Amino acid sequence: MAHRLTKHHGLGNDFLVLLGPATALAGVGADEARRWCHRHRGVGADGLLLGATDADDADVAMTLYNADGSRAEMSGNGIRCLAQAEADRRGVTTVELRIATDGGPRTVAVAPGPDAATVVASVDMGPAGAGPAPDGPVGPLPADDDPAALALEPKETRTLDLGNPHLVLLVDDPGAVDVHRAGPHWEAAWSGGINVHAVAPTPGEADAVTMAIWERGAGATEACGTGATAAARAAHDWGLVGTEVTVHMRGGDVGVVVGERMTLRGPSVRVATVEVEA
Ligand SMILES: N[C@@H](CCC[C@H](N)C(=O)O)C(=O)O
Repeated sequence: MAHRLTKHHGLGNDFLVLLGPATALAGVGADEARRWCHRHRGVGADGLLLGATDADDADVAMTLYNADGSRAEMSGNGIRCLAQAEADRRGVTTVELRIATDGGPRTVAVAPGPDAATVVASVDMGPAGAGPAPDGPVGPLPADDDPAALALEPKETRTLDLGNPHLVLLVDDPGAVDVHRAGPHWEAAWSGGINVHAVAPTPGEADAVTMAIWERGAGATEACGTGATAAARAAHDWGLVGTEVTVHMRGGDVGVVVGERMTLRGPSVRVATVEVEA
C-alpha cells in the first residue's frame, strides 16, 4: 500500500506529513519514520508527523516521530507544518486549528505568507514549565578539549518543558559551539534524551538571541520552534531580553512572545507531495 505524504519545512526544520482518519494512520509508526526520513534511502526529513483528521476533541490529533523513530511530544515548527497541510487539505489559507499533541492541546492560527507555498502561523505554545533534572553525570572529556566548542562552561543553564524537554545553555558565542559534539555530550546526562541549545544575546540587537541547536532524535537541525520558545523564556528570565523576542537560528528567525502562555510565530513552506511505499 502506498501513502501520500506532503513535505514542509519551518526554517529548514523539515517534516513529512501524513493526514487521514485514525484507521488509515494505524499501521504507520517508528519504522516508517526511520525509513521515510532517511536522508539517502528515504525522502529525507527531521521528523514524521501523523495527523488524525477525525479526532473527537480537536481538529487534528498530531503524533510526532523523530527521524530516528523516537516519539516526541511536541514540535513548534512541526505543528506549523501540520497546520499548513491541514489548511491545504481544506483548501484555505486562513484558519484557526485546535491540534491535540502528546504535550497537550495547542491552537494554531494560520495566515497567508509572502508566496503561494508559504503560510505564517502563530502557535499558542502553552506555559513554559520546569524541565527534567539530569539523571546521570555529564560525561568526562579529554583534558585538551576546547571548552567553547563543547559549551563546557555555560554562564547559566536551565531546563524547560514546552511539552518536550529542553536544556538551554547561556554561552559567549553559539557560533563557536560544535553542536555535533556538544549536543550528545550534554544530552547523555538525560536517560530519556533532551534537546540542547547554546544561546547568547545577539550583539547589537535588543530583545534578540542567537542559538545553536542539537535535537533529541534528529541531531543538528536548522531550527527548533519549541527550542526557540525555551531559549526566549530562559533569556527573559535571566534579564537579557524583554517579552517580544527574535530568535535567530541557522535556518532563519522566529518571533516569541514571553508570557504566562508562550506564543511562537513563524513560517511553514510546502515543498513537495510524494507517494511512498508502506
Ligand atoms: N524541531 C522541533 C522539535 C522536534 C522534537 C524534538 N526533536 C524532541 O525530541 O523533543 C521543534 O520545532 O520544536
